[in-house]
Amino acid sequence: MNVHVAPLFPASSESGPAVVVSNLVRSYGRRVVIERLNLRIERGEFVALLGESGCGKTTLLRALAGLDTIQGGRIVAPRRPAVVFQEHRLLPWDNLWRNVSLGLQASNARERAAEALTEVGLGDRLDDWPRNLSGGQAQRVALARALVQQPELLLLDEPFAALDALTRIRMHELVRELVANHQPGVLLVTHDVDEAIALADRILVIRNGAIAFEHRAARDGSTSISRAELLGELGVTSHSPN
Ligand SMILES: Nc1ncnc2c1ncn2[C@@H]1O[C@H](COP(=O)(O)OP(=O)(O)OP(=O)(O)O)[C@@H](O)[C@H]1O
Repeated sequence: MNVHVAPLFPASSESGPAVVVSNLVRSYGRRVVIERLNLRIERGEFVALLGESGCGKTTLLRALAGLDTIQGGRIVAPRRPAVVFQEHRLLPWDNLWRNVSLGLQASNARERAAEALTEVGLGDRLDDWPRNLSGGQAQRVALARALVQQPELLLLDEPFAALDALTRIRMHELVRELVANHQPGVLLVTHDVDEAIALADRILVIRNGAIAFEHRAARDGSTSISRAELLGELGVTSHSPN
């Protein structure tokens, strides 16, 4: 069974779901990893997904991306999601604008790649090569490659995990800005509770194949969940004051 991309809601709509998942089942042989999972992400909504190692976060993300078959349930998305992985996955033999516009069937591909690269702060590097980029810059290009598709759903699989702390903070600012400007629904898989608290409108924890905990940030952008509370949900006892 594959992801069902159905035109149930118009792709150009300003609001409405970026994806609706019902009763999703994903197993490897007899091992059920995702068990009747339900999830809805609105356009413009930033959702962070946490859970202990091996709980099925990447499995869920890959199913949403249409990269894997599923054994049950439905995934309805208005358009094909864009994905950014922990590794940039840029093609070393293509320059940056070609990497970004890969898969774009448009006569103005270079122009659109230029716009996307400018948005991530690399507008002067169109003809440069992946090998000349730092880790943070390469992830910026990966973000540009995702955004140029104008996705309704942006899937981020630990995209900042391999970056140093300062670069990670800069990337958080950039992603927040890009999401505010383009309003895709976002699902961010992360191990970093601080990252989840800093970025997400909604934080989910997966346990035993389903969503076991959900926290919505307050509308004014503040959050009522503490680091310790969230770590507690992940089964970690924290001794830090907050
Ligand atoms: N191709 C596969 N074949 C068999 N089992 C798999 C396969 N991919 C993942 N699994 C199993 O499915 C479970 C969930 O894996 P998944 O990678 O989704 O976890 P995760 O929550 O993303 O983990 P981590 O946080 O360590 O990245 C694990 O037990 C894993 O061993």
